[in-house]
Parts: sequence; structure tokens; C-alpha cells
Amino acid sequence: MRIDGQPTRTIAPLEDGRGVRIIDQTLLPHRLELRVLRSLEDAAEAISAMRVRGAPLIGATAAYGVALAMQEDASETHLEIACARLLATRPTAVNLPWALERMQRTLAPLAPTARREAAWQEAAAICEEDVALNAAIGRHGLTLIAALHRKQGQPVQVMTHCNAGWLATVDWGTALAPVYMAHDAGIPVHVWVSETRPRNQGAALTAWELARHGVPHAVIADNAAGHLMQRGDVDLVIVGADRVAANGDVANKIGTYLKALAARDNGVPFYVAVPGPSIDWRLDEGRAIPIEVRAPREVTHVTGVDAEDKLREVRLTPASSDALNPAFDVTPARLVTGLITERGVLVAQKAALRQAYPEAECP
Ligand SMILES: CSC[C@H]1O[C@H](OP(=O)(O)O)[C@H](O)[C@@H]1O
Repeated sequence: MRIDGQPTRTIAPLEDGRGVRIIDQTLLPHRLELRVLRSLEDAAEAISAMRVRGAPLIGATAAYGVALAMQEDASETHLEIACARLLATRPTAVNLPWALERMQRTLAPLAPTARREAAWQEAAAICEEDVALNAAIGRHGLTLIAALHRKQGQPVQVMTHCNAGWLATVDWGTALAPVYMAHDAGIPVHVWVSETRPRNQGAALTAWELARHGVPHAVIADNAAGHLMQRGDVDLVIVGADRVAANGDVANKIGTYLKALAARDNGVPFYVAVPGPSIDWRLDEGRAIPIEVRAPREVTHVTGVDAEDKLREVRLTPASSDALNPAFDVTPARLVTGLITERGVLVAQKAALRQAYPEAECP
């Protein structure tokens, strides 16, 4: 997407071919700072610390992490060490193991002297494919928004959760790709941006993206979502996914399940935007999806800027209070109106998924 008119991606190789540039998303929306990754450890830390986040971007960063590792040591042992290190960073997004397995399939058969260049090429290919997949999701999702606009003739009110925009991918985003395409096509859209406690990816990242692209939006407390749906202020919900099981169950940021329940109770269509690499064909249903539990401090504290625009962290809770911080939940397929994929809008059922992805290797 564009930042101040400049086409920008969330991740890109440096021209010297020995590093990777990312946007440090932990500083948005208050600071736009680029960060250079020059080692396997730099890439692993960037994923763990959520400087990069979002299932497709986690996969892309891990792929470049393997390329950085091959610069250090192109032995098969180090390839295995690198993949294990990166796999251990975050457990829920299936794009991470998907990307690492693809890098290993590509590199393991090669002579060590060929691995470095091949790794950079494969990581770049993963990124280019992600951009194309998300653009296709955007086109398919655009048909839904355009149909709603034709039917009602008013701005289409889209609610989203967390950040599944271009910051969560290499470019375009998944849940927000249809929104950007509708906006660029002149279809009036308005986005209800759910703040998404505790990491606030909605308030901090989605709001920043939409503002930079000029898309009308309003940030809401997560707890306001059901109220807006009851009042008829939401035409559809579109969220992202970190892992979709073979039966259509969806693991996504914590709070997604509650929005799906409210949407079902109010007759609001609930769509999940998901590219093929985010589908886990090895899991029959969502309850087997590993749910990341992050540090309690993410719940008990929050970071923002003070009146002098200085970044500060403040504690929200009594110092003696503990906190539990599950980072994802699973929305059962029965609550999903449709999966917006690069191959079309699919019913969230195993048969429909298998028909759309006949090449998928299911156990
Ligand atoms: C397009 S994947 C976006 C997905 O990833 C986010 O999680 P996190 O920010 O913790 O990586 C969230 O679940 C989004 O829906």
C-alpha cells in the first residue's frame, strides 16, 4: 500500500542482499520506524515481539529468517536449527510452519553452496505470492461489498476485528483488501474498527492503515460491537484468520468468537478472509488449534503517548492483580457465513474447501 504516496510493503529485502527491512509495528500508530533484520535471531525476535505480526507476514518473515540463517551457516544442521528457532516464536498462525516447511523442502536437497541464494529467492516468491493471493481475496470480497451497496445505496458499514490489513501481510491485507478495493472503486464504505484489547491491533494498526488510505472509519471499544449490530449499524463483519481447520473452524484474534455470536444473533453476515496458506488441512477441527497465551503484562499495562507526545506505559490494574492473556479463540464454522479466499467465497465446510483446493494434502 502507499505511505504518503510511496508504495510500501511491510517487509522487503535490502538492496545489499544481506538484510531485510520491516516496519516495527510495536511503535505504530505513534512512530513509523523501519527496522533492519540481519540475522536469524533478529527475525525470530521480530516475530516473538510482534514487531511483525499477522499470519501471512509471520510466514514471510520466517522465510527471510531462514535466508538470513543460510548466510550465517548453510549446513543442513543449521537449517534445522533455524527452522526450529523460528517455529518456536508463535504457535497459532499456520503460515509459520507452512513457510518453514516450504523453505526446508526447497533447501534441504541443495548443496550448501546453493542454499543462500535459493533461500532468498524462495522467500521473495512467498512474498510475491502473498500479494497476489490477497489481491484475489480483495476482488472476491469486493463483490460482496458492491452487492450490498447496490441493494441499499448507502455507505456500506463494515466491522472488522484486530488487524487483517496490509500490515498483517506483505501487502493488500486479507479482511481489509475488499475494503481498499471498494474505496478505490468509489464505493462508499465506513469501517467500525474494533480496538481489540489487549494488544489493540485495531485501534493502533487498522485505524492507522485506514487513515493513511483515506477510508472513513471509527474506532470502537470491543464491547460496543454487539450494540452496533443490534442497532442495525453493521452491514457485514469481515475478519482475518490465523488458522482455518479443514472443517472451516477459524482461529483468529481473541474476541472474534464473540463478534461471530453477536453477528449470528442479529442476522449480520460474518465473513472470514483467508488465503490458502492459512488453511491447515492436517487438522479436522478447530479445537485442535494451538492457542497462544501471551504475557499477563499485555493485559495489565497499556502503552500510548502523553501530552508531550512521549511514549509511556501505564498500569491499568492493581499491582497485585494477576491476568490471563489468551491471544486467539476459535469460531466454529457454523457461525461463519463464508470464507473469502483467493479462489472465491466458500461455504465454511470441509467439502467446499476440498473442492476449491483439490491439490491439498489431507491425512
Ligand atoms: C491476516 S492474518 C491477521 C490476523 O493476525 C492477527 O494476530 P496477531 O496480530 O497476534 O498476529 C489477528 O488474529 C488477525 O486477524
